[in-house]
Amino acid sequence: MEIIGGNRALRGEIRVPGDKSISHRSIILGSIAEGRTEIYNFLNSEDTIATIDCFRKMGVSIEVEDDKVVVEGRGLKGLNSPGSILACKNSGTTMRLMSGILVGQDFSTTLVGDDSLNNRPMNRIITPLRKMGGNIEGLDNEYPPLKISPVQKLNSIYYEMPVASAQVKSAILLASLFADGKTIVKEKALSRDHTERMLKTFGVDIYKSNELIYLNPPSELRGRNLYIPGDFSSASFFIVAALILEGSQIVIKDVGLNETRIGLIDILKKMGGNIEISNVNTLNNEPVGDILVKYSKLKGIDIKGDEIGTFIDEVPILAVASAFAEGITAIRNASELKYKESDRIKVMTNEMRKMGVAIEELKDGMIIQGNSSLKSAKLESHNDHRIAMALSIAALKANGTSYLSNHECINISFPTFFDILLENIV
Ligand SMILES: O=C(O)C1=C[C@@H](OP(=O)(O)O)[C@@H](O)[C@H](O)C1
Ligand SMILES: C=C(OP(=O)(O)O)C(=O)O
Repeated sequence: MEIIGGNRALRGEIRVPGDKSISHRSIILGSIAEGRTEIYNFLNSEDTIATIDCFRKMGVSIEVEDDKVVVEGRGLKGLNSPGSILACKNSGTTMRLMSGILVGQDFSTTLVGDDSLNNRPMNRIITPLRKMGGNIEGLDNEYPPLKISPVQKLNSIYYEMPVASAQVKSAILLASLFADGKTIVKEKALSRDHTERMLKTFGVDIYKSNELIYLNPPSELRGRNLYIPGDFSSASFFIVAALILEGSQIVIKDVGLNETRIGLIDILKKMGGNIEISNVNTLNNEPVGDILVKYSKLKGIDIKGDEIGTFIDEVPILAVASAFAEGITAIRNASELKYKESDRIKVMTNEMRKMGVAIEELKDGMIIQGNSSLKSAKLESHNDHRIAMALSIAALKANGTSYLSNHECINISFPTFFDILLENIV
């Protein structure tokens, strides 16, 4: 796809589709609840459809009409054997969270991914789920396919997480719904807490105290209606675009503002970004509000520490913002980026270099020299949706027309990305 650079600006009021993490969780919890769950502003994308297809294969009736989804829950133990493999496609969230549910079922399942997911680490969930008594095996104890077989019972655990990962935390919490007592999870660092919030919304006794998360297994979850906020990770591409494109001003309406997700706002504000939040409400236990962003002169920043978990998916677009900041930006403690849909450290380093950015790859991050003037280039998404979108925004600032191959992977999380961009770019 061609992307024309030059003197462009972003102006207008936009909405981004529903949050991907919350959309996955709404299908998972709706499927194991008693009764009907109606979901509004659902993200209809390849990743969330993978989750829907898996639960449909296990006998759950799920009707999708645009962004409204109706799930007829089958209860904690009411899923059927899928009969054949469950295809998680490109979605780590689908595979890791669903494993937590499947170790508690009375039938065997095999979970497979696409080429990217089949190379992502699974030992991080295999270890705690086995500690709970689950029967789960991976290739070399590490990679998909995952084979899960029924067990007599699951036991509760106290687990100190060795990695900061919401998917691992969620797999344990979901398995603990089927365990014989109170499970306690200690997080290594703060990670997104949508599972905890939604379990509470479905009536589960779950609470946090002094860095520990406690869950008492329920006898049932009750179906309910959910409204999904706009995806902050999708909004982040437009936030950065507005900051770096001179003359820009945009408002993004009804975006999820959960503090475990919006670390990028703090970072960009420290870099000098003009960002204002307003109209904050709480919907189904999740904060939602509007974000106003104006073009700003940014300055480089040194980023390290545990809070990286609150903007891990936004590092590719943060790297783009850094290329236009005055001075040097260093991003460290981000080694988790190597285990995403692509090695996002290596890929961003190589692709931004093609545009002339002075950028150095570190083992756990990157160092970016700012004030760059970008040249147009032949860019490659590596079939990673967040790389495709980050590079598209960077290409808008280049001195000519860039070419991005394999841009279709944006359908994984944000199928309307280019439509919204084209409607609001001047
Ligand atoms: O729980 C989730 O919905 C997610 C957790 C994060 O992954 P990790 O748990 O591997 O950090 C994030 O990168 C991913 O996009 C979605
Ligand atoms: C890492 C991501 O998702 P997942 O782990 O679900 O594939 C992402 O959306 O950036």
